Amino acid sequence: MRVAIASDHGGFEQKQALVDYLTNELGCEVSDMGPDSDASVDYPDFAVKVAQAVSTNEADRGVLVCGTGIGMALAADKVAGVRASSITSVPFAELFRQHNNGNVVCLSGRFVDLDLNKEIVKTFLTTEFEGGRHEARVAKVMALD
Ligand SMILES: O=C(CO)[C@H](O)[C@H](O)[C@H](O)COP(=O)(O)O
Repeated sequence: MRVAIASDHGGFEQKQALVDYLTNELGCEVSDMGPDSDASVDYPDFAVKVAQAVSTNEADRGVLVCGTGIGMALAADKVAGVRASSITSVPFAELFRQHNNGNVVCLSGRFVDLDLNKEIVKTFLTTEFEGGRHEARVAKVMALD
């Protein structure tokens, strides 16, 4: 699976660890879209890179990490074709895929520990969309783009 990932300074340390996890433990083809240091940056500048990679099908899924995950989700979800959400638990990661066909997961680097974020990412990448009754609902969401 092709995964695009980025962060701001609040998520930089976990982003670095998640690049390694995605590459070496989950076997993903990872595009690290920055930043390259923990210097202060503005999260929309990095959210849009990952969102556009997913929107243009350069990546199958996106992972974003900021302090809370909230700002990244707000920004990424503005890009057409993107279904982004802040996710802080494994059950929500599962439902985000099963019901919402989410394609960009936004993580908290300050309030959720790395081990839980790894489990969230793994669940996000391995859970299928259920379709069925959720198809029309997701289509109605996408019609709002
Ligand atoms: O976007 C966010 C909140 O929705 C992120 O948590 C940011 O990382 C945070 O706002 C950055 O805050 P800082 O005080 O500039 O480090």
